[in-house]
Amino acid sequence: MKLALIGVGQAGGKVVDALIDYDRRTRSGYIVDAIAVNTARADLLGLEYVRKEHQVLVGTSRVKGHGVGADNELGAEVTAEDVGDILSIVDDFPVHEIDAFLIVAGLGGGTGSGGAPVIARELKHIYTEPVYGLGVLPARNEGGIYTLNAARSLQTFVNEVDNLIIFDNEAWRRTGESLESGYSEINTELARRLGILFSAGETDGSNVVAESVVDASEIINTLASGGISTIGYASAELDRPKKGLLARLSNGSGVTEDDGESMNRITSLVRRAALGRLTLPCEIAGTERGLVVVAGPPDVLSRRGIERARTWLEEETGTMEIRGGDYPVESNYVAAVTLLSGVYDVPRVKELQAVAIETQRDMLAKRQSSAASLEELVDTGDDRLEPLF
Ligand SMILES: Nc1nc2c(ncn2[C@@H]2O[C@H](COP(=O)(O)OP(=O)(O)OP(=O)(O)O)[C@@H](O)[C@H]2O)c(=O)[nH]1
Repeated sequence: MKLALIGVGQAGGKVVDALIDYDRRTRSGYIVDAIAVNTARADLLGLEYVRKEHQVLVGTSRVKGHGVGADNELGAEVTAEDVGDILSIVDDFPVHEIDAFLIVAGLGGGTGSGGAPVIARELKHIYTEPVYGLGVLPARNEGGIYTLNAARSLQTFVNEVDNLIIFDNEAWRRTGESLESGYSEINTELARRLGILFSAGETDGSNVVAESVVDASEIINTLASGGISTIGYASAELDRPKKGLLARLSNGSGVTEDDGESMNRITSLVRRAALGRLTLPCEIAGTERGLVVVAGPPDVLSRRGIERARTWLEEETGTMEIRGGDYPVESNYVAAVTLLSGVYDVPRVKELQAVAIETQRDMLAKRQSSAASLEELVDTGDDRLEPLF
């Protein structure tokens, strides 16, 4: 599936950079082109793979290239004022090659959290291709304003896009380590999951063809549930020589692996992917649609294994809408990616909302401490925070 990427804010730009890096290293070829948008000049300077001509500094007349300092209303305003600069770059993209847009942003800051929904709205207005979001949630220790921004942006962003894939920094933060030092590892993990998912079905010119192809329409149909999505991943190394004809034809002993072994490996990988660490932890029983992609050397991609894993996921999630396919690649690993779309039993989202409401209450109380009681303030206060689901 071919995507055009738009990274908004610092996290958005860095994640897009990591996605392009993965796409190039693995020659996946699912990214058609990319744009990075920011209010801070310094953040754009740090990007390696997004072309300079596709780096857009918005809001210069208001914030002079210094960022919006976690003010996401300002982030939304300045992006809306300069959105023409972004759209004119998209206008030059080969849109006939693009299956969908993916807008990437950290939802806790100001630029990405405010700007991403604005760009999504404009793209949906102009183009018929689906517009997806990839939103990064802040870790718990990032503070109240980040949580408040994320809760508000989540609600706005999810309404503007066709589906919002979520990555929760909290679930991926290593205890005792600062979040910043882990970003590169986190972004690589994200790039691997999205890379396998979106490049399945894209041919690299080799003559290896998938038995059951995961084409763009399978992914689009899965994401058509709307709402929010989460992605699981698991891999296993194969016990065989790394290169050469023998590696492709056999398990290293000169004997082709039997289907039972491949089948068991695949079912166990799909279980680990769906029940292990998801980009957004959730109860998988609350899922509307799903997709399983199994990547690896063609001789171990057991069709029966994928079918059995798909049936297992249908039982676990309680939905009959689970699609599945294989992705043949030259590798010494077999990997499973599970996309769970339209998940609705997500404790982190509920928690985020509760903390945001509390933060908002504190802010109102501080601002209007001489006014009536706190109860009255909350009753008459900001009404943008309604329950998400
Ligand atoms: N996963 C991941 N998260 C990041 C990365 N960089 C920042 N974040 C997170 O993204 C959130 C928003 O931060 P930024 O993207 O820096 O904010 P911004 O959109 O540029 O907005 P302002 O700096 O306020 O103008 C925070 O919760 C960070 O933890 C990154 O490289 N990877």
